[in-house]
Amino acid sequence: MTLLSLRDLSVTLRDRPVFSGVTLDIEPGELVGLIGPNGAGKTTLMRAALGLLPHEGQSCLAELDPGARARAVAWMPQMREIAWPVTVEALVTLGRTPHRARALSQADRAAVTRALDWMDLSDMRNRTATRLSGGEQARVLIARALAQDTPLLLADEPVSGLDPAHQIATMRTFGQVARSGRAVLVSLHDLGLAARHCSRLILLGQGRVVADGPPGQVLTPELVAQVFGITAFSAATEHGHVFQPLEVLE
Ligand SMILES: Nc1ncnc2c1ncn2[C@@H]1O[C@H](COP(=O)(O)OP(=O)(O)OP(=O)(O)O)[C@@H](O)[C@H]1O
Repeated sequence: MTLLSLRDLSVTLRDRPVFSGVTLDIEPGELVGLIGPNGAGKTTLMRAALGLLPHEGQSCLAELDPGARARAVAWMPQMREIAWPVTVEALVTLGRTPHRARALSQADRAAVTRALDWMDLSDMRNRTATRLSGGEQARVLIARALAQDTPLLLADEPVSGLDPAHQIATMRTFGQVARSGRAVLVSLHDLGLAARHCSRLILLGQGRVVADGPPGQVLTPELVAQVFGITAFSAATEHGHVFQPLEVLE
């Protein structure tokens, strides 16, 4: 069952086309990295796919009513403001809102506990979320999205601001979520993490999808030079695909 289907999706903001003609499907089992330079349209593409922005073309998610959409997809936006001084556990429990009746069920509690464990937050469950560091708050918001326990997770730069251990652990968690028969679409600036952990990369640039495929086919020297204006070391290794940006092209 296809979890995200976009057909000829285009977005124009203030008379300026951001991207056009995006057609793609995301299937269970995929951890997909959405990459591209600043302003390429990654956030706009995810928001349009969710039906949060006016667009042309079709997104299967945008067509759902809000309740069905909240059970089909979890969304972690780039803005990470936590407004209320609630506990970490209370905030993560909000992820269960689309599923729960008045009282928390055992399944709700299990999903919250699993999400807290996944994001290494079990020891912080009683801390006040607004008093955590920026990276810790990001992990709480990822945990809230994971607790929603949806077939598809969309996350906009979820690992920026996390320390290396938590970046790797979060990407591994996303991989685990995907392998459990769900799918994750995550925008990333760290091409090393994208290359190493994603099963597929979608490269946005110049108002369109420039490439879509396994990391080794997308992060080629030609495409990396054309879209990012850099050179890089790129190799398939026993640790997966290793990618390290090297120089800015003149
Ligand atoms: N509300 C808006 N009105 C007009 N233009 C907008 C609006 N929101 C975004 N844009 C423009 O759309 C383009 C794509 O922005 P978007 O935030 O989707 O890029 P991005 O790839 O996510 O960038 P970044 O990597 O910097 O987060 C940018 O040129 C941006 O200025």
